[in-house]
Amino acid sequence: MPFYTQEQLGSGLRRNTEHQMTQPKVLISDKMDPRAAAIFRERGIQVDEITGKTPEELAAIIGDYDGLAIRSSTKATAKLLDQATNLKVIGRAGIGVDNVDIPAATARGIVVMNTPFGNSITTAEHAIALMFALARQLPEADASTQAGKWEKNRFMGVELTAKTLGLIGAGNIGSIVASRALGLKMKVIAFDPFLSPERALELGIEKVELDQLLARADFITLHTPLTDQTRGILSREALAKTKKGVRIINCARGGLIDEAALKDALESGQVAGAALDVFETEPATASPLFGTPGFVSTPHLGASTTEAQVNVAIQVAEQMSDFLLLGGVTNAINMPSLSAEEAPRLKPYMALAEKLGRLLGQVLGEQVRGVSIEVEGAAAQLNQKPITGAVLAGLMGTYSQTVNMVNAPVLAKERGLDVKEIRHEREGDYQTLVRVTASTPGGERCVSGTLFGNAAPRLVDIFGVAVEAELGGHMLYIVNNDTPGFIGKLGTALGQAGLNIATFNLGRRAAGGEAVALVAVDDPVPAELVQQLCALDGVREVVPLNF
Ligand SMILES: NC(=O)c1ccc[n+]([C@@H]2O[C@H](COP(=O)([O-])OP(=O)(O)OC[C@H]3O[C@@H](n4cnc5c(N)ncnc54)[C@H](O)[C@@H]3O)[C@@H](O)[C@H]2O)c1
Ligand SMILES: O=C(O)[C@H](O)COP(=O)(O)O
Repeated sequence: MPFYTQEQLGSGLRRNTEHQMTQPKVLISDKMDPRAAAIFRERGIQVDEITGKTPEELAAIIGDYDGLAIRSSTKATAKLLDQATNLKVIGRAGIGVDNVDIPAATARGIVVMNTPFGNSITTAEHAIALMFALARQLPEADASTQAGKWEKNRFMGVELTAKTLGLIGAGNIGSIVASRALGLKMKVIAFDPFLSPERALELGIEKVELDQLLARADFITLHTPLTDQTRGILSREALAKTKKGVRIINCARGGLIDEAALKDALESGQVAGAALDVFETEPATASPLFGTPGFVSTPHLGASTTEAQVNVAIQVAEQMSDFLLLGGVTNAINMPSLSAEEAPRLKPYMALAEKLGRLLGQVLGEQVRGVSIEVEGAAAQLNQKPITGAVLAGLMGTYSQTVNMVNAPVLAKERGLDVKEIRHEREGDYQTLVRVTASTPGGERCVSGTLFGNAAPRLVDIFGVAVEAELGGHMLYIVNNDTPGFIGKLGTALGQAGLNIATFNLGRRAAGGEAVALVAVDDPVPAELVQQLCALDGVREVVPLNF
């Protein structure tokens, strides 16, 4: 059974639960090593490989699939995702996810995962290869020689040894480039606001500001994602600040360099050479840079080695299968990780958490301004994020059809819901407990639940009244004065309405005080019956519940 059932998620990843239970279906829409499809099949997932489709053609078929495996060609836009009514996961066999509209995917409850390390060595090697290509004008020399020109005096190169390499971005790929460059006896400086001095020391590189890097580097190589902060980081102004005769390599993302300004800088000699693997518009079939002296290009080949493609294909297929079959979440961009080993242990907790959230949502409705989620005892040994996600999905699932574990934290933030997570390592009255406290204008209201036999969720406290109830199906939450004969009257009213009682759980604050009944019934409770029950003597509150 899949981990993210409708019941657990409150309605988000729900749309074709029937179908998912039988055999999930994945579409591979970009060229990928055949091992990806083989893994999906081995794991019992139906897979179609349909590449080279237009956005319209893709939109026409995407509704059939639970998973979409892509590289950088497929554009997972909001428009495409609107048609992806069954989609639960997008797997990027590679690093960059700028071809996926992450907020749109998150809003639709779709997990987006990538494979952050599978192609980093390969891409770093490509950057080094392009650095050599620029230093020795290899592409031009090759073309000239093969044209029979033998222009030995035309191609004077430069050595890399002792030159300064400026890294813009020193994450996974940048650090690998640094280690290779240090091996070539270059001096490596890096601009990366998130690089700690300790990490810089460990890498053997010098952390500098961007202007220092521009002024000092003989070679500049870019290794950042494309973000609002990095877009145009090598702008016309930045290029003007570079050391004259600098050589620039971009194996990261198009858009980091102002391409028109780069062409001018190449022509003026400010930049002696530039090698781009990535372009602002791809496929780049007609760049103004083409033909500019000192310009070298490759068609987004950074990750294109056999080794890297095998790595990312295997990894993405395993990750997506783990998610679709077991609920394991690895390398997700829009959701906390949850290993396939952890997933089964968390499953009953998430069911409990979702039900506690749903209970609060149904009883308190729009009064809830914030929630505090506490885990105690055995529950505190687990990854709390999925438990929090499940509470929020349950809570907001009472008024939203589209909320699920993936988008619940974002939706909660958008709605200004204050969410707190608290962990108590020590056991209290129960060996394991999840307590959810809602803050409302009228004060704090708290419900708690535990697991019987480590698997069966049970409510053990509702608003300070001890009960022991299984939450599920159709139920009634009734608050009444604790008076003799009330239960008989309640049973009679339900019986007269033709509603069969499945379970009956009682609790009270004090003898003769406020009493609580949680009654599970076999069918939905009609609104008229709720009115009728409200009119019974001593009744303070009646809320029909659905789980
Ligand atoms: N050409 C290709 O085929 C190819 C292959 C793989 C990856 N990539 C691209 O390479 C890039 C780097 O990948 P990675 O795996 O090293 O990513 P990463 O997340 O490990 O590293 C990115 C680094 O950029 C830094 N950074 C973020 N904002 C910055 C800013 N404003 N200024 C300077 N540094 C900043 C981060 O701190 C981080 O250290 C990504 O854009 C990825 O998509 C391209
Ligand atoms: O971000 C990446 O992993 C690279 O840009 C590789 O893209 P590709 O899978 O389309 O070659």
